[in-house]
Amino acid sequence: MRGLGNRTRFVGFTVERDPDGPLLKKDQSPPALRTPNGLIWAHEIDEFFYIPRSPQVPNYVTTWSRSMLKTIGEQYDALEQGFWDAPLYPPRVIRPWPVLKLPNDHPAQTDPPIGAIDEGCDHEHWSQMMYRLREDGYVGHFPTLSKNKIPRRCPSDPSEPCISGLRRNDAPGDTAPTLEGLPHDYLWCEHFRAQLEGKSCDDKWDLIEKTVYNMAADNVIADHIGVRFLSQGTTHSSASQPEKHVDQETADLFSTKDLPKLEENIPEAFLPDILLVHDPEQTTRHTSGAPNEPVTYRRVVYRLPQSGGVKPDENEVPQSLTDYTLPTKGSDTEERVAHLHLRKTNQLGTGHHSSVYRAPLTLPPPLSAHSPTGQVTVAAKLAFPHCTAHALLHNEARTYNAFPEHAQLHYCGYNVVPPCHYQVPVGPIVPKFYGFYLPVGEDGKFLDEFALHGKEHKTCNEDQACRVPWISPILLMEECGEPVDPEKFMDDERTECFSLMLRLHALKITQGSFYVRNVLIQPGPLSAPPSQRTLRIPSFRIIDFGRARVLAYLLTAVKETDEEKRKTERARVISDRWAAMQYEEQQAREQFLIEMFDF
Ligand SMILES: Nc1ncnc2c1ncn2[C@@H]1O[C@H](COP(=O)(O)OP(=O)(O)OP(=O)(O)O)[C@@H](O)[C@H]1O
Repeated sequence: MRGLGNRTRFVGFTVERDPDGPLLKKDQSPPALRTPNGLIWAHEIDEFFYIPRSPQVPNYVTTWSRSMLKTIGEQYDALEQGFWDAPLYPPRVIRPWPVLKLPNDHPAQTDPPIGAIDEGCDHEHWSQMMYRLREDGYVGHFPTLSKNKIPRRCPSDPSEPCISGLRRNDAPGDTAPTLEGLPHDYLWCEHFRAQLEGKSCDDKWDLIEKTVYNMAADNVIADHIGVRFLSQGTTHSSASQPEKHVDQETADLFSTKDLPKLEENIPEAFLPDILLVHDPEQTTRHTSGAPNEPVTYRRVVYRLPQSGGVKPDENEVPQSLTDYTLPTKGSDTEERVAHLHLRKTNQLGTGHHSSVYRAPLTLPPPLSAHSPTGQVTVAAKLAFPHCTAHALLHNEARTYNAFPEHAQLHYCGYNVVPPCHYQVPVGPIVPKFYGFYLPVGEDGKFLDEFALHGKEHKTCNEDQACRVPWISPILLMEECGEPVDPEKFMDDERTECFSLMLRLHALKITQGSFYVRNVLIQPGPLSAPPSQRTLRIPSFRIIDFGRARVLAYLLTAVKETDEEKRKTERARVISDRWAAMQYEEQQAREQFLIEMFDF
């Protein structure tokens, strides 16, 4: 029996095997329900168990999840009847408390819609659930919630399963008959209509009634064509106060007071193309003559290895503008412009190469936020005026490009991340990334001195960096709290922090400076409004990817044309990375006080 210390998350039982059951081979574990990171996943702690690999060797056990057991069938029905009475849910993304807002009828509105509050798994796993939006206004300290609910969208891609059943009644040609003389708000999608087809009249109404009931929305009327919501409005009570708005002309746009920090993704359609940086204190080291005029920056995206844009270079640092590219644009060619206000006293932290500022960001309209000025705050990272500091910030931007989306999202339920034995929440590994921006001149061309002169500093190292007069690039990301103090950790938290590094390594990425100062903690859960969060439900992130290495990039940089030499070189790169991961794992154990066994 393992000593459980002060753990609340552990595997509590062993499933008995059918004596004639198969051998459960290590390299053939069933896919079952998994998070996009590919790891074993279950919705609840008690949906993990030990299972003997061989029915004949009961002590040789491995950890499995409920959905894995279902794939082999053994014992499953008995456990489902007596023990696991909740349905077998798939993993879903938990959304942070919304601060962004966008008109509901905007063509770039997302699904779930911007402003939709995460109502927890009891509600959100229902297929016909309705999203409740955050409104402008407060009752006491609590934001008002809209009574208006928005149904999930039926996917436009036919290969995706339809889980909603409704689509908005606004497509061209939607001239549906009315419901009690009023137009439908939403029409049943074709998938739902197909389900109604061929049913008797009574069965049709049963299905419609059940579906409307599952929406858990008030005052809905429905027929076989669609639904209409009768009472529209918000939960404004007599005590409700409208959200404070101040005039942008008179407001102090550099002040972070009363601004919410951004924790949601900025939807692709609103990621800024142009960032107008208000920097009167010349924090970026711009030399523009008019201190009150903003400096123009443009967002760039590092090319991924497949596109062949990554230059082979032993420093793994881009050396030319050909390494990055402008973001691909949709059919609308209008540039999306955002404003960033930098003030030195808003510093969040400083390292050996950069300073990070809490900076108010005005989003490209009509995207805005629930705040007095419509601004949010983000963490803006700027390089020191040293050649290697610039190289590190560029490398960090390129590393952010390599992270899959799931590394920045929170999923419900738990993973088991080998070699850790214990279950861990599936929080994001890294902060959300809001883009990498380079300064441009009046002629619209990049003022990218690093691209022009970086090569001259190829042999410089961190201890002997040259001072350079270059304007700093700006990396925007989510602000994620304070450095952790592992001495104060519960065992669950120790394992959780360690698992973040293991999940990073599973992406074949090393962080390169794995110290306590580079893991941040903040109160959670982030799905709750900030006033209701607690450090008892912490949210962790790994930061600082200046020295990170991405295996996919390193492999693309292998230049050998001779097949044999190429193979040898690739093998060398892989083995070198494997050693780096072992080293980093050891370093993380020391930093997080992780024991050799039982973690
Ligand atoms: N996303 C963030 N949220 C909140 N604070 C942050 C964030 N990123 C960085 N910081 C703060 O800024 C400090 C410096 O950041 P970082 O460690 O990335 O800088 P660096 O100069 O690249 O580091 P190094 O000293 O390792 O070279 C951090 O220690 C932390 O206090």
